[in-house]
Amino acid sequence: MHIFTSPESLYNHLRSLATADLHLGFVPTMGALHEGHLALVRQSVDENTYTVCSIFVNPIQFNNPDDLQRYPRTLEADCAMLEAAGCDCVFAPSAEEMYAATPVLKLDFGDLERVMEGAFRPGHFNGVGLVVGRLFNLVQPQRAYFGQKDLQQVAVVRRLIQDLGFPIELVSCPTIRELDGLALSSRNRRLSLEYRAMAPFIFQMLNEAKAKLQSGASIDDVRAFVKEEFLTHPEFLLEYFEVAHATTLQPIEALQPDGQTALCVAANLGGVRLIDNLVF
Ligand SMILES: Nc1ncnc2c1ncn2[C@@H]1O[C@H](COP(=O)(O)OP(=O)(O)OP(=O)(O)O)[C@@H](O)[C@H]1O
Ligand SMILES: CC(C)(CO)[C@@H](O)C(=O)[O-]
Ligand code: BAL
Repeated sequence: MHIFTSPESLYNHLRSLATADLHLGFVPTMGALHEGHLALVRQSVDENTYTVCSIFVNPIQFNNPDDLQRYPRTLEADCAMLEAAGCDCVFAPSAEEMYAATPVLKLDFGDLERVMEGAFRPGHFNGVGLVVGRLFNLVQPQRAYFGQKDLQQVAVVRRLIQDLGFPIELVSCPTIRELDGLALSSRNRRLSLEYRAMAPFIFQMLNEAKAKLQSGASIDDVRAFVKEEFLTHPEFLLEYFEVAHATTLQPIEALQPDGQTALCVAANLGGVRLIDNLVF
């Protein structure tokens, strides 16, 4: 497995591989890898002839400096896991290597970023869009793999690909969960044992909300129900619970056909921000 830190060396290496039957799959991550990331890598390895994974804790997508500083960094273990999963190449630049100068370009994803993650993390999707665009230019993959756990990010990247005309197929992969339902996330490792035991409540709430909607409860009643339930669990600070369209991410007032209803939640538990969603 090749490991690069400089954008130029990655670019030169990948271009030197170019042949008609090279199919490049790309998995962008911020490291501290877990089985959720590895599922994306394995899918890319299955579907492509060469897989690149990037590991970069992108400072410009963090609105909260404390969150950035405490973001887990485990590069050595990450590389061992990637090698075992069949990844061919890792790109792990420093912030200086990625950004010789702080970008002044601003990306605005319109309505897509006025809700949920975009509303609660101002500037977040500008930072995601800029780094993903830059990584796409360096790697030039045929396919890029993203997790459905970050549903709004999938929609933002879909729009980035469309608006900038990247010839890249976006592959959205299902959320991998612990046995108790908690969505795998790098931030989970910051939960104390006590908070870790409470965390599956988030997925339970999503399932209860889905069951109520499917048995005919109104969306307003379900929104109110979930908010009340979180108030009775004061360890959680609920940021948002939304019933939204799974592609536009805009709030909806009726269940959508074709599996396009999304329940999305973000909550803070013991100082750790967790997000999750269910699409049906
Ligand atoms: N449980 C999961 N199942 C499937 N994909 C996942 C899962 N967790 C993360 N991913 C995907 O992996 C890619 C990299 O995500 P990232 O490195 O931010 O990991 P993360 O675990 O989501 O970390 P955090 O949420 O703490 O930032 C993203 O496309 C993300 O959606
Ligand atoms: C896509 C991404 C790697 C961009 O920094 C990040 O937002 C993530 O890990 O989901
Ligand atoms: N998983 C999305 C990246 C972030 O939380 O900044």
